Amino acid sequence: MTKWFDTNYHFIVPELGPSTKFSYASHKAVSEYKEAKVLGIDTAPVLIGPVSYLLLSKPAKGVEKSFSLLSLLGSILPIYKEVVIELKAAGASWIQFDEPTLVKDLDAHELAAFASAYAELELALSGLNVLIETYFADIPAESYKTLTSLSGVTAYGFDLIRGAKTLDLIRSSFPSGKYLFAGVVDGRNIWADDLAASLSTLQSLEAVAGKDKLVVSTSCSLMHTAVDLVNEAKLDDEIKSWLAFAAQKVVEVNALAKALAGQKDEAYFAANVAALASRKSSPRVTNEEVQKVVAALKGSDHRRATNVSARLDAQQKKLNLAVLPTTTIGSFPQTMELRRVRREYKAKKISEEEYVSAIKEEISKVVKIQEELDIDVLVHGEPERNDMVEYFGEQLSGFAFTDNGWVQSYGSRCVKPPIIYGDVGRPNPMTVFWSKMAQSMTSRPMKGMLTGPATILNWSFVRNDQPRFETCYQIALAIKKEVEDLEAAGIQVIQIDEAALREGLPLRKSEHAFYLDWAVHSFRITNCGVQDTTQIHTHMCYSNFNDIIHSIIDMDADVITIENSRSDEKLLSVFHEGVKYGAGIGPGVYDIHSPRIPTTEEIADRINKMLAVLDTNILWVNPDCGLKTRKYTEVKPALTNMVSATKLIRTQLASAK
Ligand SMILES: Nc1nc2c(c(=O)[nH]1)N[C@@H](CNc1ccc(C(=O)N[C@@H](CCC(=O)N[C@@H](CCC(=O)N[C@@H](CCC(=O)O)C(=O)O)C(=O)O)C(=O)O)cc1)CN2
Ligand code: MET
Ligand SMILES: [Zn+2]
Repeated sequence: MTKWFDTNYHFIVPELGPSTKFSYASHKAVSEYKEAKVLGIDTAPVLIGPVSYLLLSKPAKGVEKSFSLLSLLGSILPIYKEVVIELKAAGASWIQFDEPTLVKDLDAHELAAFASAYAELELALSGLNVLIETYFADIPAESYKTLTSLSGVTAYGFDLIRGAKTLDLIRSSFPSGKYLFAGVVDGRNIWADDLAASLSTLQSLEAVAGKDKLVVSTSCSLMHTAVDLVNEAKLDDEIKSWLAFAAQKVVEVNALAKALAGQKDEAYFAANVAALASRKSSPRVTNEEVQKVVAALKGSDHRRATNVSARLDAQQKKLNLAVLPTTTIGSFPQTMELRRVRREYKAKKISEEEYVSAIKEEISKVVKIQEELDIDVLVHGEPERNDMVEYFGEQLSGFAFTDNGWVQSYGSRCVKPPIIYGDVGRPNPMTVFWSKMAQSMTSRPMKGMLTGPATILNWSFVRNDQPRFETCYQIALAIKKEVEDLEAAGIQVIQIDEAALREGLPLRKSEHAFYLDWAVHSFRITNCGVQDTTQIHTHMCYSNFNDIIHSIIDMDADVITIENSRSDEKLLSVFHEGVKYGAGIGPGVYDIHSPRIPTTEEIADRINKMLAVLDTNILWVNPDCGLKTRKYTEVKPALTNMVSATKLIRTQLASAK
């Protein structure tokens, strides 16, 4: 499972090899087309394009290094032909191929695959209108040239929100007689569109593509945004007037198309102008104090005064941890009972007192389990949190949150991203009460548990009226206050999760350095002020890190726990290559996304593999990620085996001395 580009949506990565045989297995695209048609709706079926499909796959385990995914093009295209022919027979007149990999940095060989793939499909596609859709970023000039010269294709779609430079490419040349799908309404966000601005963009594009060939569209699929504003009872009317969820975006698209056709709904456009003006001038958006502090950050670096190895020494004197310390990532299973308690408290069906006592009981249960398991650095289990981002959003100012703004993350797992509409402040401590309570229940170190600025940013709907880095710095300052309060409350180990740092990475390499600079800087801002003896942990999931390892080192955390077990220890290869890593590191020893319980032997084997490339004194033992989606019947035996494996290795290490 991996992230779909820079969204919070996940897909299962196909694993392919030279002997992979494709066959037409699922007729879902056709049956759904027919289902809609019976209801009187003629849809444009959407398929992932063949080249993106292959480029987003990976070579299966054990496949030779020389294997090229694109070598399978010839064997997958016949299946595409079958699907297309069946769709045509069912009555489809349009078909859409999503080829979002076209916004990445592709080489000539990859670009050539697009040309040959669509040439090969041309005959099957004849008689259909064929749209190739790209999204999420600017399309490079070379790729634009390839795309707009494809045979058999009648329409091209572009994300004009994230693709400002694409707009220039379109204006400088667009093939005549082709449709232009102009993605002017943001599909990745919840803000009402600036309709006047979009209309003027569209009018200028009419001159390029021709009046009858311009199609108004959203910038991408609407699956990454919330569904319908109508379901929001608690959001106040002022903020609501600034927003458009998927259902409202469709209305915007329609209104723009009508306006282009000379049927402008003046009242609707006027209401939009008023809403934008209210958003711009509302005092709720501005927090001058925060702006001042952020302005003062400019140009300065923020680093802890002492280097990491000296800090680790100071921390070890205080914490006195065993070699290969064991810990978990933060959350423990979110039971039905816990969800019920949170729900009833939110609905004011139970009192604050009852709520606090229920959560306290849960924390004490989690602490006891960890002590019995003999884990070294404990967590409180996060029972008070609906989600690691939403929980903080609910307590920070400048944030609004929805009742029903669910967005799919994977399978049936969903998130409700908070909405950042204004300058971010932290009016009150957010976690200190619970962390202090948890620490009071044990003599072992209890980790304070926070979500880092880049992750809060990347998993929220972010205001689009200032640069993202500005908002990130504001969040960093809020988290900094929390870190300092936790430290003052006697918490000695503080974990600041940056689960989504990697996935916020821009899709184009030329933009990586700038993003990493401000995202990593934001992280350092949160903890640069703590004492040497306070141990700062961070955690990341999805271990595609080898290319950003230097940025990870530059975060300067004392300990990082990082997903590792689902990628065949790919993470460790960077250390094989000799990257010097001096901070503590806990590459996950088992996959928490699966109900499978790892054995002691396999965990011990993993730890040994890690010891082959990492120093004994910096290695930590922990699962890949938080345990909230698992059951206690899975978590207890898995952690039992994790601790046994650690003890086994400790004995080996002691006798080897
Ligand atoms: N934001 C975010 N992104 C992330 C992750 C993450 O943890 N957070 N993890 C990675 C994997 N993605 C994940 C995304 C979601 C969940 C997850 O467990 N989501 C929960 C919902 C979380 C939540 O907000 N729960 C609330 C409220 C749930 C709710 O409203 N439930 C309804 C009905 C269902 C019920 O009763 O249980 C109700 O109460 O009326 C709570 O428990 O307090 C779920 O789908 O079940 C896990 C992993 C990557 N991206
Ligand atoms: C998606 S990263 C999760 C980190 C969080 N502390 C947890 O354990 O759930
Ligand atoms: Zn994680």
